[in-house]
Amino acid sequence: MLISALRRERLSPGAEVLDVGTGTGAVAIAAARHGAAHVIAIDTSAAAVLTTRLNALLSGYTRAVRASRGDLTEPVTGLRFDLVLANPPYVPSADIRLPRRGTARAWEAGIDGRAVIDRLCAKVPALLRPGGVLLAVHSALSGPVITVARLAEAGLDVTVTDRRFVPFGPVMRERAAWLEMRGLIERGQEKEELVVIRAERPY
Ligand SMILES: C[S@@+](CC[C@H](N)C(=O)[O-])C[C@H]1O[C@@H](n2cnc3c(N)ncnc32)[C@H](O)[C@@H]1O
Repeated sequence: MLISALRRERLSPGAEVLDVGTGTGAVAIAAARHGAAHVIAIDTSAAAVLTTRLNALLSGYTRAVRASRGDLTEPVTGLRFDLVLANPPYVPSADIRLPRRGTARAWEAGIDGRAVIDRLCAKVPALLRPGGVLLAVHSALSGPVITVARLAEAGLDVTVTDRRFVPFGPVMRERAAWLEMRGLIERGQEKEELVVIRAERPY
């Protein structure tokens, strides 16, 4: 979904792209294929950084894609980008603390599923050049309305560009039931939907 949204963006020659929470590097490599001059791919997991480097090598994009280990946008403080891509962890957790290691870092996102998304909303606006765009994907269960409001408050022009029905897997189904039991969401609000949010810094 994020890759389809990325392909709709017109990248100028020399475009600088950031992929936050790169995982396997698939989105970062797609950005390089789409014409980005440079893509910085960040992940908190050392295994993800190594995987991204390997995948960039196998795809022939070692020059364009640079993978770094770090917390969100911390390795690129002070830089500016034409496009920032993010598919952050967004699964509501039973535990307020985020896992510090292991694969669960890819999905666990605090009680309301917003622990990582909220930090991204606070950091990303300052990284966008005028005309620069953030494309972020997350579950409808994790408050896309709040994401839209936070990014708009930061002065960005925000739209929801895509909504797609994506059936819950076992973890998401269990967490939606947990939220409903505690009255944190209404019955029927547990939409099995992913949304893509596009936020542009005006010139
Ligand atoms: C849902 S996965 C997305 C992977 C990939 N971008 C994709 O779309 O397939 C989220 C990724 O964010 C990473 N991550 C989680 N917390 C992070 C943080 N604080 N800083 C950087 N990366 C983080 C995880 O290690 C994981 O690789």
